Amino acid sequence: MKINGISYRSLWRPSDDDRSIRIFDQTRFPWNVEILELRDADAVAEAITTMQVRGAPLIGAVAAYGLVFALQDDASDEALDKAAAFLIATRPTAINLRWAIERMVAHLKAVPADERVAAGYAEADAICDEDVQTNEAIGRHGLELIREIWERKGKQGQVNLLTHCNAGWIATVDWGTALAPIYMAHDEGIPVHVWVDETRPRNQGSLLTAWELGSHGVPHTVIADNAGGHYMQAGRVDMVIVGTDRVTAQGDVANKIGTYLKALAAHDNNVPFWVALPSSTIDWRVRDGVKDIPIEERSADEVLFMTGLDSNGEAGRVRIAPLNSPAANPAFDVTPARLMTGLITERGRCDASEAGLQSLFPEQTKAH
Ligand SMILES: CSC[C@H]1O[C@H](OP(=O)(O)O)[C@H](O)[C@@H]1O
Repeated sequence: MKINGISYRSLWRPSDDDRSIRIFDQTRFPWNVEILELRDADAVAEAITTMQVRGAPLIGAVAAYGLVFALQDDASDEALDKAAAFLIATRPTAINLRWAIERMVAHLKAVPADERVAAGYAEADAICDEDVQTNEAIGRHGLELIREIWERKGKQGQVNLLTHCNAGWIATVDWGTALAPIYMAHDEGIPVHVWVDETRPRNQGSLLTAWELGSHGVPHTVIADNAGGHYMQAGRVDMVIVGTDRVTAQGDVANKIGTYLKALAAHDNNVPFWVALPSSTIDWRVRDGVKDIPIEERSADEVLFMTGLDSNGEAGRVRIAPLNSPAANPAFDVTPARLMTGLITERGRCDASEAGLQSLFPEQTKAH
C-alpha cells in the first residue's frame, strides 16, 4: 500500500544480500512515519514486545527473520530451538508467531547447519510473499460480501462497515485482512464508509486504522468503542468485519479487547459479523477459545495513560486516572463462534464452526 504515493510493504529487506530488515515503528504512527532497522534477534523480540511491530501475520513474518538473525552466530539445532522458544514467548495470543517459527524450524532442521542462514532468509522471504498473496485472496472473498450489500441497497447511499482495532496492511506484510476487502471495494468504486473503533486502551483504531484508511482516501469516522452498539441499533452498520489473532478449530475468535462486545451487539441487531483471517491464524490444536486461548495481559500503563498531540502539536502522553489507581489490561477477548456470521479466509468463506473450517481445510482434519 502507499504512503504519500510511494508503495511499501510493512516489512522488507533492502536487498537480497542484506542481513537486516526494515519495519515501520508503529508506536510512532500517525504522527511520525519512522523506519526501523532490525538486525539481531534481541531487537526483533523487543520490537514485537513493545508493539513497534504488531498484527498477528506481521509479527510472525518479522519473527521468522529474527530466527535467521539468531543463527548467524550459531546455526546448531540447539541454537535454533533456543531462539525459537525465545521468539515465540514474545507475545502469547497471536498464533501466527508460533506458526511462522515452527515452519522455519521444520524447514531449517532439514538443511545442513552451514546452509541454514541462506535457507532461512529464503523461507522468511517466502512467508512474506505468501502473506501478501493470502491477504489479497481474503480481500477478493470479502469484497463479494460488500458487493452483495451494495446491490441489495439498490446501489443507493453507501455501505457502512464497522471495524475494531487495526487489521489493515500495517498489521500484515501488505493488504491487511479485515481492511483488504474494504480497500478493494473502495478501489472499484463502491462508496464505503467505515466506523473505526478500538479507541481504548491502545487506540489502534483511531491511531492506526484511521491513518491507513485516510491515506488511501477511504471515508471513515472514528467512534468511541462504546458507540458501536448504538450505530447498529440505528441501522447504520451494514456489516462488521474484524481481524483476529487466533481462531480455534471450532471457530472461536480471539481479537483485540472489545471485539466480543461488538459481536454481542451485532448479534442482537442482526448485523452480519465477519472475521477475516489467513489460515496461519487457525490453531487446529485448540477447540474452546474461552478456555484454551491464552490472553496476553499488557502493562497497566496502556490503560492509565493516553498518547496524543497536545495543543502545541507535540506528541506526548497524559495520565487519565488517579495516581494511586491500579489498572488491568487484558489485550484480547474471545468471541464464541455462535455470535459470528462467518469467517473469510484465503480459500473462501465458511461458517464459524468445525464443519465450516473443515470444508475449506480438509487436510487439517487428517493432520490433527
Ligand atoms: C490482521 S492482525 C489481527 C489483529 O492484530 C491485532 O493485534 P495487535 O495489534 O495486538 O498485534 C488486532 O487484534 C488485530 O485484529
